[in-house]
Amino acid sequence: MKALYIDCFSGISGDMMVGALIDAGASPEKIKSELKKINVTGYEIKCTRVVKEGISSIKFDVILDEEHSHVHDHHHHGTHGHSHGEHDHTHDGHTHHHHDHDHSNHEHHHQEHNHDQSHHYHEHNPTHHGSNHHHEHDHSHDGHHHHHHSRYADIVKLIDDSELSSKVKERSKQIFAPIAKSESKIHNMSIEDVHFHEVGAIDSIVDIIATAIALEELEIEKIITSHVPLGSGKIRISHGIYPVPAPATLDMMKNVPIAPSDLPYELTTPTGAGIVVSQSDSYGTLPAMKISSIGYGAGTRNIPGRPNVLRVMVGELLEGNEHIVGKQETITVLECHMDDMTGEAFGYLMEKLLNEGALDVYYTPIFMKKNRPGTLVTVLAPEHREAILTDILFKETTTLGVRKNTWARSILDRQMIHVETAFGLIKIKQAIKNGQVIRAVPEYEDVKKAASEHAVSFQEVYHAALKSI
Ligand SMILES: O=C([S-])c1cc(C(=O)S)c[n+]([C@@H]2O[C@H](COP(=O)(O)O)[C@@H](O)[C@H]2O)c1
Ligand code: NI
Repeated sequence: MKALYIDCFSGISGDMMVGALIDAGASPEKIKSELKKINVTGYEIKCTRVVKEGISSIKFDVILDEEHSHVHDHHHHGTHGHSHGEHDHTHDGHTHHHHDHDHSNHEHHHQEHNHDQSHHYHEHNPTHHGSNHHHEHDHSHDGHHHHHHSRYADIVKLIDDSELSSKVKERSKQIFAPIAKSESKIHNMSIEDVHFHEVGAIDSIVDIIATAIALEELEIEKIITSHVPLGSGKIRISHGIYPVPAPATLDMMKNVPIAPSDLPYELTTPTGAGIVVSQSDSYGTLPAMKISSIGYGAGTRNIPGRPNVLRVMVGELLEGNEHIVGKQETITVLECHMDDMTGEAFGYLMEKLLNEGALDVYYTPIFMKKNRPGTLVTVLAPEHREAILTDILFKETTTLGVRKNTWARSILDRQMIHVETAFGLIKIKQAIKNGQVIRAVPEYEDVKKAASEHAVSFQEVYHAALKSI
C-alpha cells in the first residue's frame, strides 16, 4: 500500500507540506492547473529550490497580485466585521504581503512565527472609516460579500462548486474542518462564520487544496506522521502578542502525540496542524516501508543551526504495519426528539438530511413526558455539514433544540468496483483492512434496478454480482 511518512522534525505548515510533496514527485504544473478549477484568482504560485542550513528543499510560495489587496476595497463601507477582527488591509495602494521578507532581519523580532507568515505581517492600518473595527464580530453584510472566500462556509462551497475531483474535494474539506472547528472555538463563533484570515484565506486555500491535489497525484493511501513539535515563545499577530503554539494549533493537537520543543519559534501553524490531524492514520517512528522518493519542503524562517524543513517519504508499506488500520476521524452527532410530528414529516426529514450530506440518519422510538410516544432523531454527519443539518432539523421538525456531540470513529478503507453480470453492470463496495479486501457488498440500488429490469429476484442478482468478482 502506498504510504507517506511525514517527518516533521522542524514542525509543519501548509507551504512546507506542499513544497515537500513537490520535492517528492508531485508535479507543480499539475498543482497549478488543478488549482485553476477553483474560483480564486489574484495570486501566483512560486516554486523555488532553496538550501536551508545545507538541505536542498522546495519553497512553495503563494504570491498575491498587487491588485489583490484591493479586491476588498469596494466592500469597505458600512460596518465591517472580521472574525478575527484584525485584518484590515491598508488601502494606501501598497500590498503588505511580506512574502519576500528577509527573515534574518527579523531575528530580533524574537519568536515571530516560523512559516506562512506572509499574510500575517500586514500592517493593519484601520484607516478606512477611521473607526476601529477590531474585534467586532458583527458580520453585517450590507448587500456585499465582504469576505471574498474567507468564510468557512464559503470555502466549503467554493470547493463543492469546483471541478476538482471528488477525492481532492473530500481531502481539502477534511483539512479545513479541524481548522475551522478550532478557530470557532477559540474565537467563540459559529463554525460557519469563522473566517480564514482575509488575505490569508487565499494562502490557506491554495496550500490546503494543493496538498490535497499532491496527495491524490502521489496516490497516497496511508499517512504516518512523526511526533509533532509545535515550538514555543510568542508570535505577534494583529490581535497582539500570542503564545506559541497558537491557540488554534494547540486545540487541534489535542490527542495527537506532540514532541517537546523549546525552540522559540512557531514550528507548527494552524494549517500544518489541520493537515496533520485530518490526514494522519497513525503517529510514530518510520514504519517498515520501502521508500521510493523523499522530499524536503522549506519553511520561511531560517533557524540558525537547524534546517527549517519538512521531510516526507513516499513508499510501499511492508508487512508488520497492522497497527495502521482504519482511518481515525471525528464525526458530528446531532439529536433531537419530538412527540408531535407526523410520520410523513419524518419521512421527508430523513430524505432531506441524507440529501444534504448526513452520513446516516436513524429514528428510535422513545417514551417522553406525559406518556407520549415520541421519536428520537439521530443524525451522523461530517463536521463540515453540521450547521446546514442543524438548520434542516429546526426547519423541518417541531423541536426547539438540537443536541450535538462528536464521536471519534475508525473507518475501514472502501473501494468501489464494477462487475459485469448477466443482469448488467453492478457496483460492489469492498471494505479493506491492511490492504486486504475483507468484505464485498453489492450496491443495493444497482441490484434493485437490475432485478426489476430483468424481472428476477433481488437475491439472484445479488449472488450473481458476488460470483462475478
Ligand atoms: O489572526 C488570527 S485570529 C490568528 C489566530 C490564530 C489562532 O491560533 S486562533 C493564529 N494565527 C496565526 O496566523 C498565522 C497563519 O497560520 P496559517 O496556518 O493560517 O498559515 C500563524 O502564525 C498563526 O499562528 C492568527
Ligand atoms: Ni484565529
